[in-house]
Amino acid sequence: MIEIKNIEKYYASKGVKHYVLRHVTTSIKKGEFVSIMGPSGAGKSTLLNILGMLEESTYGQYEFMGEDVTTLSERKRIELYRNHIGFVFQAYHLIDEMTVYENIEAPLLYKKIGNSERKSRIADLLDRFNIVAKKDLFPNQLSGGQQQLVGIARALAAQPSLILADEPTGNLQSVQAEEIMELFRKLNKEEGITIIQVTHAEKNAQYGNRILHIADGVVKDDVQVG
Ligand SMILES: Nc1ncnc2c1ncn2[C@@H]1O[C@H](COP(=O)(O)OP(=O)(O)OP(=O)(O)O)[C@@H](O)[C@H]1O
Repeated sequence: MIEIKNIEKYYASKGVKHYVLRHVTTSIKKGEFVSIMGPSGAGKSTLLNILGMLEESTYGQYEFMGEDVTTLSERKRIELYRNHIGFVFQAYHLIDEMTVYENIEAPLLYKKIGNSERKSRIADLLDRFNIVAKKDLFPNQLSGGQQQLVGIARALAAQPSLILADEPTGNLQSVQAEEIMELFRKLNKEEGITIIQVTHAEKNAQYGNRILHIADGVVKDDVQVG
């Protein structure tokens, strides 16, 4: 699904290059559940954002589902993202002025999914995540765990084959965090959705099948777990 070769990313300031990622080469197969771990500032979020096409690398090759991402037009890249990727953020990134229902609906409107199909997908997600009663509430009327469920429901609405999650449980209590990780395990095992998460918690990484350790922008270790 993902092939990256020699990915490099730096920021130049006053003529000096500050490297965030160096020579990152790896491949991720469909159906994997990968955790990216490493110290603060190691380049984890940068790597995830590059994989999610939210950022570009300075050098290197990136092939996503057979498409060469680095040479794609902006329009094609957005299309590829919308068709295949769901992003889940630590701080949820829900739209405050929209209800739960409208937040989940937003990516379906971008994708121009018809009215009845939209209604049925949203009803299904609300039901599955046990948040039917919350559908007309606004994000600030929900607990953190409930907001993250909405964030995941929104990411799943477009039926992605890949979920990218940046510290998805970073703002949650441990019970809520476990619920979210169980949900990820289920999506991966039962629906075959590929998952790549950034996490600081070893416990969260154990839900997946592989851990990529990054330090100073370099992949130090790539281990299978479970
Ligand atoms: N726009 C930017 N300009 C300059 N430096 C940046 C920019 N964005 C990120 N960096 C630097 O890139 C490095 C890696 O950042 P990144 O967010 O990928 O780390 P991380 O491993 O996810 O850290 P954390 O666990 O703290 O979230 C950091 O040193 C950061 O300061």
